[in-house]
Amino acid sequence: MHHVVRRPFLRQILHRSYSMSLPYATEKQVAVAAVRRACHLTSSVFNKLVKNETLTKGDKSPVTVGDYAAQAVISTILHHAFPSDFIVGEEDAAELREESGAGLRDRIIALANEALTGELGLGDNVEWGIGPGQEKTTEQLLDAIDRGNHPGGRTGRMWTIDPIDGTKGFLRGEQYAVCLSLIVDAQVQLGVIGCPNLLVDPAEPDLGRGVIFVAAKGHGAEQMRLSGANPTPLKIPSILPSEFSFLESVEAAHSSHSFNDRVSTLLNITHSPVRMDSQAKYGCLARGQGAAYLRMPTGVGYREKIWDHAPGTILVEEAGGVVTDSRGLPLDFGLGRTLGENFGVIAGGLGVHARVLEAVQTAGTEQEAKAKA
Ligand SMILES: Nc1ncnc2c1ncn2[C@@H]1O[C@H](COP(=O)(O)OS(=O)(=O)O)[C@@H](OP(=O)(O)O)[C@H]1O
Ligand SMILES: [Mg+2]
Ligand SMILES: [Mg+2]
Ligand SMILES: [Mg+2]
Repeated sequence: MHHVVRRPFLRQILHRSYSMSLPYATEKQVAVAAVRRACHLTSSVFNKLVKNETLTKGDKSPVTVGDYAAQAVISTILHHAFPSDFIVGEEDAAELREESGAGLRDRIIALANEALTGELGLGDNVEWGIGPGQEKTTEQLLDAIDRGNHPGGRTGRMWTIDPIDGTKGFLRGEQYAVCLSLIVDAQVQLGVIGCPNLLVDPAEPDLGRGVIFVAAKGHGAEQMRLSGANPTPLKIPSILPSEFSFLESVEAAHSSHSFNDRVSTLLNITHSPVRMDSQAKYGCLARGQGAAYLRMPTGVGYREKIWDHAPGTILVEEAGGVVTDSRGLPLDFGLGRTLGENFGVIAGGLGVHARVLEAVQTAGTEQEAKAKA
């Protein structure tokens, strides 16, 4: 079940030159280059990962050297290319600046510099602070991580960075994503999601793993290989797939599995949900795998972070789908670092989304009635 449209070679070239006229053409090239380098970094960290090198953060999620180093790399590249842009990044370097963080810090600096100084690839430009000889100092890289401290808000240009989304999936060797978006005046203009462990085409496993999803406002969604090769446009089929299954979080603490069960029953869905970590879910949805992504709050008062949804939202919308909360309202990326009060997330193709939203509201009303009884 795949819906990746194949383009003949000539149209691939036309497509590429057409994309140069995008309003954010340079931003797109820089973002793809940054995500690609971060993906190589995280893959190599996983391959060398020694379990006792992981820290535990206040929110109990494991933070690895990969998170810090990948944010340092992406932030450094963005700062070179767009020095006045703000960054809303998940990580900060406070722990690394402490005496006890020295061992971890050295490892992170080495990894970040290795990623920054790698040979130039397709579309790369030395002016973005990358390529041989472009080492940074420890201070520069810690500052790069800390530049992700912007509070977000309604106006201005800001990037969101989630250096490793789906940290738990990453540690399990399953799905995770390197996620970057550009938000201008609270509207997502660009989204890039790198998925090093995702099959290029689920129907052709021999093609291997490693995909970058890219979407630009008004210019569609595409997937390409990690190298940047084979850009292929994505479109969510408008008809309901015969095998309707939900995409949902692996971690039951992140979204309510039981609520999704109830919604499935209301919609007569018989297939079990596909559980997958990270914004790879949005990517899969955009290429026609799975019918809808449903993420309802677990009732603990958690606020969703903008870096966990901005790239995925534009990807699904540009592939022809719809993303709203359970009230049917668009996600608001202008409220700060979070999406504000948690009304969940529903993403799906045009017709599917409306049906899921209706069932979600029915299940929500039932839940409230039960709570009152
Ligand atoms: N309580 C709660 N509720 C909702 N969401 C939460 C919660 N706690 C964490 N997070 C965020 O979930 C991000 C992981 O994405 P997923 O939930 O899609 O992946 S997973 O399947 O659960 O691993 C994860 O992103 P990363 O920290 O980048 O991995 C978190 O930002
Ligand atoms: Mg996290
Ligand atoms: Mg995340
Ligand atoms: Mg993360």
